[in-house]
Amino acid sequence: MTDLKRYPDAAGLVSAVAEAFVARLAEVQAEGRVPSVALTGGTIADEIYRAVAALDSSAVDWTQVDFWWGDERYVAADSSDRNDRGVGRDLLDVVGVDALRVHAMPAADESHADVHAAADAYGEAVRSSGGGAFDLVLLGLGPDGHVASLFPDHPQLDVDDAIALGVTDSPKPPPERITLTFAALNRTRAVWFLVSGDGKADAVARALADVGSVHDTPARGITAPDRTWWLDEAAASKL
Ligand SMILES: O=C(O)[C@H](O)[C@@H](O)[C@H](O)[C@H](O)COP(=O)(O)O
Repeated sequence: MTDLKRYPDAAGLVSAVAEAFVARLAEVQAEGRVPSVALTGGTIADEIYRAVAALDSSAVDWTQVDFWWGDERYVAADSSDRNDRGVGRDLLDVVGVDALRVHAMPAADESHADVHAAADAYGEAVRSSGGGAFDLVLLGLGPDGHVASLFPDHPQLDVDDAIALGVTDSPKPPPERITLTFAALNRTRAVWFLVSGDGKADAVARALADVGSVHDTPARGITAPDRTWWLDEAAASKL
């Protein structure tokens, strides 16, 4: 099922996603489970994290949520370039999560030999956590149609026997990244695309078209059955 939700502007999109995020976590906890979420970086995602922190989220036990990442920039742990930096500061530290449930991707100043070894270690962490099925995967979308750090015409698009992979030539800086694969991202109960602005309108239209290739528009490789596109009117303007 593909669900399209459209909002007049980015502010409307941000507050709707923030409320839905809190509701989804509370719903999974009400089923007696610990929700497992894969977070994304990106401008609109960071705004959403701040909006979640500003909400009354007392319906959620934040110590009982597992946080993973769909991708990360392979830079030093304290670099402001990291995807986990903003969400850590603006949401996780504010609501009081359990540090043992925050599964950040490795940083470049840790002990791994290189980005590929670091990606393997993260894949192993996902696997050993119980198989890596998420309740919710959040994804930004690049103007080129990338999701996570799965970029057009890159070899990672064709790998389905790994959970996480290293990227050494990302067209979006910084060049070194770790990304979950389509196989891992698609093992989720739900995926939410968070997309704002007219710079993304072409990519949204290509991702949702009846025809096209995953190599041109990697978002097409997200085939998890329950997909929601959260769009502002600018991002939806070419649909
Ligand atoms: O590491 C990253 O850069 C992100 O994880 C990337 O996949 C991002 O989500 C999109 O590029 C959208 O980013 P913006 O919302 O900032 O355009």
